[in-house]
Amino acid sequence: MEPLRPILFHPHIPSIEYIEQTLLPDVYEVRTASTVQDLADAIKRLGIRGAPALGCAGACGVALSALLSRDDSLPEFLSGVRSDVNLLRNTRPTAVNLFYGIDQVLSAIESSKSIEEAKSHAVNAAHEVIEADRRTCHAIGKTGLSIVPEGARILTHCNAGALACAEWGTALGVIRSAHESGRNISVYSCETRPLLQGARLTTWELLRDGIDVTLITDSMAAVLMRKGKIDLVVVGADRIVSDAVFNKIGTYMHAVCAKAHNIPFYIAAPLSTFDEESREDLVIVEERNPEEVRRVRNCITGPSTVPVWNPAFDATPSDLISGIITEYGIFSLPRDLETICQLKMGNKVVV
Ligand SMILES: CSC[C@H]1O[C@H](OP(=O)(O)O)[C@H](O)[C@@H]1O
Repeated sequence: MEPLRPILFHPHIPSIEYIEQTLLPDVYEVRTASTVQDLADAIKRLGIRGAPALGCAGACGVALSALLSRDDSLPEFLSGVRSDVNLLRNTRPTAVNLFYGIDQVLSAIESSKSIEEAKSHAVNAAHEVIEADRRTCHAIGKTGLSIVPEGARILTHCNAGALACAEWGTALGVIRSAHESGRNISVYSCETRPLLQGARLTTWELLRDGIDVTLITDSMAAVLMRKGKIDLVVVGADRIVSDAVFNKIGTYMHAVCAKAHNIPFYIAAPLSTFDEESREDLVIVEERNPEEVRRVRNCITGPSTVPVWNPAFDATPSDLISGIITEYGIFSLPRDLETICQLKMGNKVVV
């Protein structure tokens, strides 16, 4: 089976090709972003989504802006790219990878001596962000094997799969690696109201890979835990700060239930999702359009005039988390904060 890659960068056109995720599972459509505005629109509607995939999109967006620039002086070129890229910065505030991807490419072009050199550095840096995420997701999958017992019944929430990354996935990367190693695992995918990433995307990905998956509503998770039907919870992350992990709304609920039933609760995420200098109370949690709760596609699920609260993420405090599975090893917060800082600075650390 071809690896699932939700975002591809074509510098020679230039354009960014992506799977339009709002249409899955029933419609598989590949679309093209030819401008930074096209890309920003796709991110806002979750056509492109998932923290690492947002990092890839941000990186490609900076490179696209550079390639499309018609400025003929280097200072104007650089300032034009920076202002263009603010369109991307203002799309979704919580997933730190978006800003990581943007900054990786911006820093690659800052020291360029010419516009041509800047364009070449931008393309190379964008490709490296994507390639690095591919390597990282497979490494996370491998690291995660140590916490997946034979025959594990794994609960996951939202979609932290290939569709949320350059390929393979983080939480689903652990699940894929366990499946490939013959661990005979099965998965319960929570639908993840209101946008149903679990129902629409995770089930689609796992069925495509022949992995045993059962779809449940978010409210069914607790009783499955109480019945002893769940051995492990593994989910993704959008931003990991010193005292908490931000992930799709509903994650905290599962973490509390897992604790109450003594079920291990793991986060799977790359080091690029850590924002270790920050803390829970400093993070902006994206609040989305109320219509997303009042209707699902053309099905009305609430009165058009009912007030709605629609935060896209919640925070799970570190004490509810058994471990954070990364490409370098499994960490716990706040104990391993210094190790994570050293690794992010590129220092060699014995993990
Ligand atoms: C591999 S991280 C995926 C992460 O991103 C999702 O959010 P969204 O669908 O709003 O982009 C969700 O929080 C997943 O855990």
